Amino acid sequence: MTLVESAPTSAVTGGPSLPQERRLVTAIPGPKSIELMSRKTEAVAAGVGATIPIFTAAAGGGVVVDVDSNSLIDLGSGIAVTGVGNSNPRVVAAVAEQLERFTHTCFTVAPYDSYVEVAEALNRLTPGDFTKRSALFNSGAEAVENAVKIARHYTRKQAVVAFDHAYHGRTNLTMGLTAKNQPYKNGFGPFAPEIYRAPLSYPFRDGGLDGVEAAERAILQIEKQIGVENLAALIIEPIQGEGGFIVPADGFLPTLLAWTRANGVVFIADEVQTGFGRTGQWFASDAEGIVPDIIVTAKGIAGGLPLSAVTGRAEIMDAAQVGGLGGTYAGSPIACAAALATIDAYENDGLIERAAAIGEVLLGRLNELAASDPRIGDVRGRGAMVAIELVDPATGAPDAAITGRVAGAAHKAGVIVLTCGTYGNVIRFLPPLTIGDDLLLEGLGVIADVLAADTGAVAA
Ligand SMILES: Cc1ncc(COP(=O)(O)O)c(CNCCCC(=O)O)c1O
Repeated sequence: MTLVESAPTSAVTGGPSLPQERRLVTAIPGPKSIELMSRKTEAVAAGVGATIPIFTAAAGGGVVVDVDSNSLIDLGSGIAVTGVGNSNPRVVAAVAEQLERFTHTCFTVAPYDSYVEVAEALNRLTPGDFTKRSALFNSGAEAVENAVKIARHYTRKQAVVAFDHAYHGRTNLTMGLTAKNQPYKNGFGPFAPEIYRAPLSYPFRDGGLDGVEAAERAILQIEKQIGVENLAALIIEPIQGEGGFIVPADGFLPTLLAWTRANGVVFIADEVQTGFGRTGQWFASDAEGIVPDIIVTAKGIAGGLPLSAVTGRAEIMDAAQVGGLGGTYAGSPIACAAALATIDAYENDGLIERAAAIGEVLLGRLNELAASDPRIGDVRGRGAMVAIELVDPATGAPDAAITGRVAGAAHKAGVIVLTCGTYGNVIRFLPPLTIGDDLLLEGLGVIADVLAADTGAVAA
């Protein structure tokens, strides 16, 4: 792509008013990003990485503008967070108003209505027509930790089973629940006890098992290696995120759920990445026809502000003693204001329907590519959560090398795209639900061009 004349020099503000274009004024990264990156190296712990070496000046709609005035197509949404768009006007207005009133009291010290309103909304919107309760936290991992605390307290049992390829966070317990060693777990042990792993339904790689067969395989292993009498909870992502956007075969989740119901095991759906419209429904559980006992949400919940939630059956959620749940910033008033505005946007701006429409565009275009490129072994996902798994055409083996090259070349061409997968060979597409079709298709066109240009030779 040729460089264009520099962008407007006025202060760049975010939101949908940003020019919705891919615009390269400098190479990626530009000089200001390079300078900031050297400062980052000197000031920030090395373990805090950066997928794309640019520094952000503004974002909105379907673009991120960097400090060198490059405008990049955003197919990452800050890892499935800014579904309603960066600096969504509803969110900006609600947060500004809250900031003027008060910034923090600690809900477990001096409560405030917005926390209750968020809980009421979550209880209404999540699957299940039974009485529910919610508790709010800051991060997805913190919510997962508390979902497990609650399930253990309710069942008086300790064991928890997670699945192959799972990702649940970076805290000690959630690292234990997470499957992939590098970069998430290596060197950070020992991990919490009483965490076990079961095989997942991975249709592209598990040899044609249908959903029921895959579930029965997992259940047998759980019964023989853990024992139902010890098992407090089963936690699973309805569509795995960091593990590679793995959509289980039909029947897998309902079979697991039925088994948990019959055996006094709490079924926890981790919808941190799949929740809040991302898959074209409010929650991925909806499409799977399952009603979890507990659902964990975060990411898309508050338009980019840090908020997470545990929502579940009242009898389970109320099991913990008073004072057993909380945290200084848990359900902060700023994040709750953002969440109420975000939920308003989902409900009134057609964004969930938009996610489903984006899914049609993504699946259509990526399946077109796959039809003529055997390096694309699988195209999968739902709504604005779709991925391609890249393989060696001769053997079907995961190909992490081409995955890295394609993502890197896309970044340099002005498209923010993320990879994932246990084998590092999945390119995922997580656009903001506010992206236009033209920009989305332009971003996919860049991926197509980069794939076509990749001859396997590693650039010198
Ligand atoms: C299903 C699922 N559960 C839990 C989490 C954890 O959510 P936190 O808000 O990052 O703690 C995630 C976060 N996924 C992206 C993390 C990326 C990174 O840390 O580099 C998730 O996807």
